[in-house]
Amino acid sequence: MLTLDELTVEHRVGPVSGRLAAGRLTLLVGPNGSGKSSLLLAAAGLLAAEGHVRLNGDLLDSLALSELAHLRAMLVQHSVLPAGLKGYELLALGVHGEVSEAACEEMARLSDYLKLDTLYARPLSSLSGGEQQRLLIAKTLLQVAPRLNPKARLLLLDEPLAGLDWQHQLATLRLLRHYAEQGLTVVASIHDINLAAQFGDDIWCLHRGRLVASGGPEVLTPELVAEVFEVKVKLLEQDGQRLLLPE
Ligand SMILES: Nc1ncnc2c1ncn2[C@@H]1O[C@H](COP(=O)(O)OP(=O)(O)OP(=O)(O)O)[C@@H](O)[C@H]1O
Repeated sequence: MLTLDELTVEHRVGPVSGRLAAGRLTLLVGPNGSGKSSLLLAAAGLLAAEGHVRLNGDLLDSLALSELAHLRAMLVQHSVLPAGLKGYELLALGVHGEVSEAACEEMARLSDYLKLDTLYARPLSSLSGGEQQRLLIAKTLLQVAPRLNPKARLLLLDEPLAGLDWQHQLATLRLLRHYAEQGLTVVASIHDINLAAQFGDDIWCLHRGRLVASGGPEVLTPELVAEVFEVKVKLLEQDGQRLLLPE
């Protein structure tokens, strides 16, 4: 459980208060500049903020950096890749300690989902943007894979779907659900409202740094989208699925 208490990043976010539950995938939506990255960075302890962030009751500030590194992982937007590394070397950076047999099995599982096999031996500088992003997602997930790291509690991802084709967007969202089902608190920002509604257990919607809606996917109403995104949409419902289409 991640608890935010009056979290404020000056001129960027807040105050925002709320709880992000363990075992659930929370998808964070909001227009450009609404504060999603700032909130995620502050929640990871990577950006100075006012207020309090608690992870399972412990204040983030009170945790040693080495402990924090085991408790949470974050995929940041526009990651700078270490020059000269190959795909498998980047992945290995996500493993705490020795690359064990269990770590190889988890890598193989991630590789199946994200189709990484052909990327392992290639220098990162030779990979496309989407290929690099798939490796970065896998590295971040490895850091908090519950099978490898029993201390892991929190997975934060800033726009993990950026640059991914449809197949890999869906594979990534399925992986995030899978990690949440294993007990982690998983929070990711996303721009596709319909994918957010389909995959999110919970939705948080930010607007001008404030949390303006939170709850199940049904909070994403045409009225909210019109107000926050300034886009007129209509709601189609079929077989229990909701689809918001631009008018
Ligand atoms: N380093 C910074 N210094 C000052 N202001 C910043 C900084 N980074 C972002 N901002 C501002 O803070 C606000 C929130 O930015 P943030 O990147 O958190 O939004 P976002 O919702 O993630 O946007 P996007 O969807 O475009 O990635 C914006 O107004 C932005 O211009």
